[in-house]
Amino acid sequence: MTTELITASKNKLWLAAIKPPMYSVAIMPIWVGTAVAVFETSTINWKIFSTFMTAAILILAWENLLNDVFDSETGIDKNKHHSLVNLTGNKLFVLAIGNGCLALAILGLLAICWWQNDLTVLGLILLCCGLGYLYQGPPFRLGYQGLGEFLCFFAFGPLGVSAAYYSQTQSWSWVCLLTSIIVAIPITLVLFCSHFHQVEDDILAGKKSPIVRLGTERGAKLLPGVCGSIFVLTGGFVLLGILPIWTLLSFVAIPSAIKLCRHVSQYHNQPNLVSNCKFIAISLQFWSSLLLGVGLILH
Ligand SMILES: C/C(=C\COP(=O)(O)OP(=O)(O)O)CCC[C@H](C)CCC[C@H](C)CCCC(C)C
Ligand SMILES: O=C(O)C1=CC(=O)c2ccccc2C1=O
Repeated sequence: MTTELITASKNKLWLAAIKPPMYSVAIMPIWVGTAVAVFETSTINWKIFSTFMTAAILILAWENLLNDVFDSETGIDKNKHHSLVNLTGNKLFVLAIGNGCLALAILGLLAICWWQNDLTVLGLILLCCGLGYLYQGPPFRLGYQGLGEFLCFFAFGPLGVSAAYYSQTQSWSWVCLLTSIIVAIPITLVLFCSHFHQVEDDILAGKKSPIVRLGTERGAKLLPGVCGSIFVLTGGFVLLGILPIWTLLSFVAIPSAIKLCRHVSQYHNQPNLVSNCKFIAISLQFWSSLLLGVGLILH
């Protein structure tokens, strides 16, 4: 291999390790929670919004860096060339960067609490971080029992979205809670889809992911119902007058949902071909939540 080719493939591995598209799952709960607040109050505190957004991105970086650290301990990532621990060969360094990200995020959240004179936002997000630890950290490793999707749903949905709403309003909202379900489903779908190509490594490492438990075929059959529920709930909430009609803009994500279902249905048992389904799910998550928020603001 030429030096250029080696450098190009190294760069690709680093990009895959850092996972830039994945940060959409941290951004959207804050975006939609804030958009519900704007919908209800017609105001926004930009300082809190930008600080919260930065903290959410740092927390996702922490979660993923820790994931590589903990997965290096169970051996599940031994074939994962884009694990940051495998790339750097230095687990403690990855752990230190991860904890640095968390510390910075906590500082940002503390600033929000200081501005609000109220510790609620920090409490809610620390709870989310706790769920993130339960997912992968010893002795729990609940993701290995197939429970990751439940943790993911609550962290990125009701807890994360409500925290963003609370950071703007210092109050609670049923509309926000209901909307958080529409945010949480596609994010949980991203996690669910990330298991399809990993069945072999997961079984070897004793990880009973939902796809290991269900099998790839049954897993693929669940997707149309789950994808459909995002749009049925949005449409239902509009019909009930809970959400403004503009939130139907999120239906622009329907083609991504169809593409995801078709792709997984066709390739569910071919790891090399199904592996990119996670990115189709991210596109579905990105467009549905982005436009849900836009619709709330345009109301
Ligand atoms: C790290 C996560 C998934 C990676 O799983 P896996 O080990 O299968 O991946 P690799 O194949 O890449 O090794 C996601 C886990 C999500 C977790 C259940 C919940 C995390 C909560 C966040 C820490 C809090 C986010 C709050 C938000 C509003 C910013
Ligand atoms: O690396 C991954 O596969 C994921 C990382 C991540 O942070 C995340 C967060 C929320 C839902 C899914 C995922 C992943 O799949």
